Order: sequence, then structure tokens, then C-alpha cells
Amino acid sequence: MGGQANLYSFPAVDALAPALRAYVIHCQEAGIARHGVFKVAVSGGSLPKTLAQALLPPATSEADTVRWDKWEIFFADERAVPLDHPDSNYALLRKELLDKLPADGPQPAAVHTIDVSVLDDAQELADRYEQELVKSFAGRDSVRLPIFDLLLLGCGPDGHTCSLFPGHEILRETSAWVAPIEDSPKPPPRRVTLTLPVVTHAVKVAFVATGGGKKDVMKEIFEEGNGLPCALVNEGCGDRCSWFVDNAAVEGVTYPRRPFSL
Ligand SMILES: O=C1O[C@H](COP(=O)(O)O)[C@@H](O)[C@H](O)[C@H]1O
Repeated sequence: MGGQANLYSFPAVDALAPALRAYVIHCQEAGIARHGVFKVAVSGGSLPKTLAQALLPPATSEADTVRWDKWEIFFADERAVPLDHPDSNYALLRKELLDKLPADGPQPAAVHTIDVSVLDDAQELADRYEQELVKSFAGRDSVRLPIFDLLLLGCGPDGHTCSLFPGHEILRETSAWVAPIEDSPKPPPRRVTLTLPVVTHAVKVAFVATGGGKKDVMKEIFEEGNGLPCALVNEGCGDRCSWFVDNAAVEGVTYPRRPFSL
């Protein structure tokens, strides 16, 4: 691990979106060059909307192309609800992004959802999602830990990311790839999440955080850390981690911003 997390700040989301697109496409090309596909995990919350703003506009060149048919999409965390439930991260990604892809154009190669036949049992739900990862990653990358090409993450106002909440025992998980949570402080309480070792093992991690509602926690993450899950990702990934934020989200934060470049 080297360096420190990159903090890229933009006046507003419409300036952030093209940079995020360029970054994602860069990671996509690296993944395809490495193993023929792009393995990406995404969060719920406010992320899918910004992602849609970045990825839905038509390509302006070959190099600007989102190659959806190479995308294997996983969920960084998911709530234990049916796939059409308003709380489902899958439903949100569909509504904001996947359903808006041109029907006659390329579609994602795979979208790995949770097994909704075991929603009442969070441990089983996590184990089955982990098996889904094992099937996809075994023999291709490390089998000790999956290596995602990119994780696209959100940051909650309390510093949580995925469903890794501040102070929760799940942060001490060292062997599972996917962990259950029954007592999420943010509803719904039952969820599954990628664990911290999996998150920090990814090739690249990108956070997207926008709006003044995030500025206090951004200050804490970047200036104190305090063991907040987002800060632990920064520490674990170093310069493999990049933050795409708007100016409102980092008002008063002294951590140095970088000009965006690939
Ligand atoms: O509960 C969740 O919250 C986080 C953060 O959401 P945001 O709306 O503050 O961006 C999200 O990243 C996670 O996937 C989701 O399950």
C-alpha cells in the first residue's frame, strides 16, 4: 500500500460526473485487459443516481465507451428485502441506471443479486452471496480474497460505507468475504455487506459523496479518522482509493485536493 487517498473536488455534480465516467472507463479497460471482463461492485444510497449521470450519456469516442457487455455487477451491500422492494439496492440501481440503458444496446454481462429465498436468515444470505463471488472469482484471481476491478462506494453521514457501520463488530471480520448484519443502525436492520478485507483488496475503490450534509463527516474522515469505516478504507487502500466529491461536501476540510487526472 502506498500514498494517500486522492480527493477530487468539483463545483457541482455536473462537473463531477464526466470525471467519474473517465475514471470508471479507465478501470473498465484495465479489468478487461486483465481478465476479459470488468468486475465491479456498487453501493446503494445516493450513488446510483450520480453514476447514472456519469455513465448514461452516449459515448463521444471509442475511448469514452462504457462496454456494458463486459460488466459483471455485484453489490457492495444489500438489504434483506425482495428485489422489487423500495429498500433494495438492486431495485435502486435498476431504476436509476440499468432500466435506462437503451434496450437495443449492450446490457451488463451479469448482475449478481442476493438469493431472495433466504431473506429471513442473514447468515445464509451472506453465505450464499459469498458463494456467488466464489463462483465468479475462483481460478481467475486470488481465492483467498476476491479482487474487484473497482468498488463504487457511498459514504453515509455517520461515516459508514457498504453496510460497515462505525464501531460495529463486523469491522473486525477477517475471514468472511460477505458478512451478515442484523442490527444496522440505518433501516432496514437486516443486510449483507462485503467485508473490510474484501473492500481494501480491490484494485481501485472510488467513493462518491455530494452535498453539504456530508461535510462534518468528511472532515472527521480526512482529518481525524477516528476508526470510521470510510477512514479505514482510506488507510487500507492508500492511493488506490479516490474520492469524487462536490465542493459542498468538503467545505472546511483541510486535506489537500488533487486536480483530477487518470
Ligand atoms: O444504507 C446505505 O447507505 C450508504 C450511504 O448512502 P448515502 O445515501 O448517504 O449515499 C450506501 O452507500 C449503502 O450502499 C446503503 O446500503
